Amino acid sequence: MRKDGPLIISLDVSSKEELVSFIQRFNPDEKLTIKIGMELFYGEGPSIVRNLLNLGYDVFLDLKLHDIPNTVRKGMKQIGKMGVSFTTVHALGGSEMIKQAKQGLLEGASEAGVQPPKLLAVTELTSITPKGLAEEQNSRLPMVDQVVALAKLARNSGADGVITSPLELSALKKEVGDDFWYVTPGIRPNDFPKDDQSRTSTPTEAANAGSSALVVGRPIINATDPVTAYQNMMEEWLNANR
Ligand SMILES: O=C(O)c1cc(=O)[nH]c(=O)n1[C@@H]1O[C@H](COP(=O)(O)O)[C@@H](O)[C@H]1O
Repeated sequence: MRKDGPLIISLDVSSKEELVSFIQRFNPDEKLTIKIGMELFYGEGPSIVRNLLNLGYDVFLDLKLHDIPNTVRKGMKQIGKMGVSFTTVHALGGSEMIKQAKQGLLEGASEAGVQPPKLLAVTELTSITPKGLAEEQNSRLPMVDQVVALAKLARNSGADGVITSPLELSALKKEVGDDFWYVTPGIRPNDFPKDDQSRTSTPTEAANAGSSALVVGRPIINATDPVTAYQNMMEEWLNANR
């Protein structure tokens, strides 16, 4: 079963004011899924997440935990209480860390009486090049095999899905299975610069390759008209031949 998820807006801005001025551009009936990352969370604290949830937005809280299992479990317990839809760890933290992350989310959600977020494990960041993987991480594996190995580890440890570039999706689907979330950042329309991303795809390519959900930041938030940029990408995402 494929997962048909949202086009997630990565709202990588530094203040509540910027966030408010961004979301006010959209029709309030538009059901946006918003990713809050380190910049906004460290700057504004958990109230930014609570405010968005109270306004009816779906929230993806992306803090990419990577620590010893006990520390991650306790951090995830707090995140599990919040009522967000997705959250992240680094798969490189290992199987026990991922298991404890999931456990913490379930405990927190049950204590607060909310749905637990889906736990997504970041495989290899989309900014990492094959050369960087070999030379800086000393991996003997080609990128695609490394991503597949980390995704298998994540799946066997209880994660609900992975974050990966769309370029590895066909191998992942074959080797890790279809009933798993494949959430893909590194999305770039043809006319948009890659910035610090390395393994990129257009929304159509990502949809055709079998992404479950797209994560898009700068191509929307830095656009002259973010609403049109979002709508154009949504159209590509929904109309792709998948
Ligand atoms: O976990 C993520 O969301 C993530 C993983 C990854 O491998 N690559 C990646 O770009 N991201 C996030 O996805 C967003 C991409 O932003 P843009 O490059 O501006 O579209 C950023 O918020 C990143 O933190």
